[in-house]
Amino acid sequence: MSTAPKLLQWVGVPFMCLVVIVVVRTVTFPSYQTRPPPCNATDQDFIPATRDRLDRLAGAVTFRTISYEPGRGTPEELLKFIAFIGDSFPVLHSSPLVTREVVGNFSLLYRVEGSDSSLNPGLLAAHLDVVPVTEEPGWEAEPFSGQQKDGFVYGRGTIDDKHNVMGQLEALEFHLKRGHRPRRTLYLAYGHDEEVSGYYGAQKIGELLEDRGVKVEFVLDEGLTVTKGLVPGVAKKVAMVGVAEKGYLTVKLSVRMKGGHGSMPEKESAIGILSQAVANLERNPQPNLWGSGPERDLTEHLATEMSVLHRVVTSNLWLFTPVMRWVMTQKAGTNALSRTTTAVTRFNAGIKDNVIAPEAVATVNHRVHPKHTIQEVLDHDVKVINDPRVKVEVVESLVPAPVSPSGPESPAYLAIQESIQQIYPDSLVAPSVMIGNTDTRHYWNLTSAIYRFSPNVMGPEDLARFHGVNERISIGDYERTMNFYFHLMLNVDRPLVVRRHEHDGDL
Ligand SMILES: CCCCCCCC/C=C\CCCCCCCC(=O)NCC(=O)O
Ligand SMILES: [Zn+2]
Ligand SMILES: [Zn+2]
Repeated sequence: MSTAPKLLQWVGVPFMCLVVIVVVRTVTFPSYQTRPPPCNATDQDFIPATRDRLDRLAGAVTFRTISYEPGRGTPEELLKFIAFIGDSFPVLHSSPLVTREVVGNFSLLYRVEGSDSSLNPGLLAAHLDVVPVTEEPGWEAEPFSGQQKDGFVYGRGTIDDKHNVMGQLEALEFHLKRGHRPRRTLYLAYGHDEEVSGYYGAQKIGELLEDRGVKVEFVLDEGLTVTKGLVPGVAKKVAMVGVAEKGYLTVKLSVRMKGGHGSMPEKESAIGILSQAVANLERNPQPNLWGSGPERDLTEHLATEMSVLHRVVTSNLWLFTPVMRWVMTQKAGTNALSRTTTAVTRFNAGIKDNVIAPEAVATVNHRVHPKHTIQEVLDHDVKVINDPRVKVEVVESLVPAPVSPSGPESPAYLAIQESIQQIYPDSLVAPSVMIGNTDTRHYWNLTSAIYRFSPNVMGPEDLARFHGVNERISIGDYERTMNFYFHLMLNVDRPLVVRRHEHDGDL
């Protein structure tokens, strides 16, 4: 036999073995998707998005409860919003089962007394504040109008996070109106400065509960959403429940040079040097860590639901992790799951057209991958900036959150999953990593079961609405938000024990 066919024979055998392994693994990969549980809800168990409920959400949006910096917000607007909440839900505010405390002057902590003290309380969180509106044009309705247009309610807070505040309160009001007395005590915790780290709101609530020795069964806060068209290879809707949360690192970059007259510049300026540093950071992203952390679970939970090619890849991550790493970094949403992200959020220098700026300052906001350390992120920054004239200082940091349990061993996760399936029977549910940050950082000591999920739908074109232009929620999504919380309140209102032992695999 000549050398060429022999070589082919030797290469061919291992290759064929590889193909067989890949095929076998693809067809035998376990399904993590479970059939939605039967829902016995009747017409009376449904909260319709009536005019008054929509007007209450729209009303909530009209309060300009903006957080600018830690300790610098909009106290008068917060007080008006709090009064509006009091007036909007008369049944819950007069119920003997409900107590309300104002914490840190503007945050709200409700306690709904359950009848069975053997059940640990649950905690639903959301926040009262919003981010400011930038100069960016393109709003189709005034950002604080709450205008209802073409089946949507527009405005700041409609998806971050007043829909969750109002949706939870509507659900509780509905329950209490029907004379429902919960068995499990429920806390509702609404911080007033989540958008600037929650130091004066949720942190104070967390400390207060800890001082009282409160331990909760679970925390559910805002988070990832039901997504459509965001997971490569999956046609169905995917509800992502954040079982982990990225860390946070804000870095200040500054350069000081000689200032002077605009007519006699030196070869380099503070602005030029800082621009180069920022460009280096953007050109050299932090390492791609996809697959090394809890984000891997999302893909594995969805593998059996993917189109053939994607299914082959995701069922064989032992071989195709490099392929996945490439795929995941092609879009901003999936890239955020794959690495520590780098966003240059501020850039300031100069005071006048003909004066050379002696100082240039930039802010870089990182969201830290669960398998990355703050120090590693900083080291990478310094290495790629590669210029000792650029001073690098840490402004604020938070390590990635501990990973909460998901799946059959976690009854609270299952109750959330079940509630999602009751509202979105056609959607898949999977654990994932929250790519933004939430008030849950202040509740780490209350429980190890912390989840981040918002029950509205996001498509690729919607992601830019978070903190961006044309923030809005569809009326259908707001209705589903209220009903998700209504079902969740029922689903957690019983002992939370492990109810399923294996994946059904038969969706
Ligand atoms: C495999 C597909 C991955 C796509 C991932 C995108 C999922 C999109 C769903 C929700 C995104 C939520 C991010 C918004 C964070 C909101 C919370 C917030 O603003 N906190 C303050 C902060 O982070 O600064
Ligand atoms: Zn938020
Ligand atoms: Zn936000």
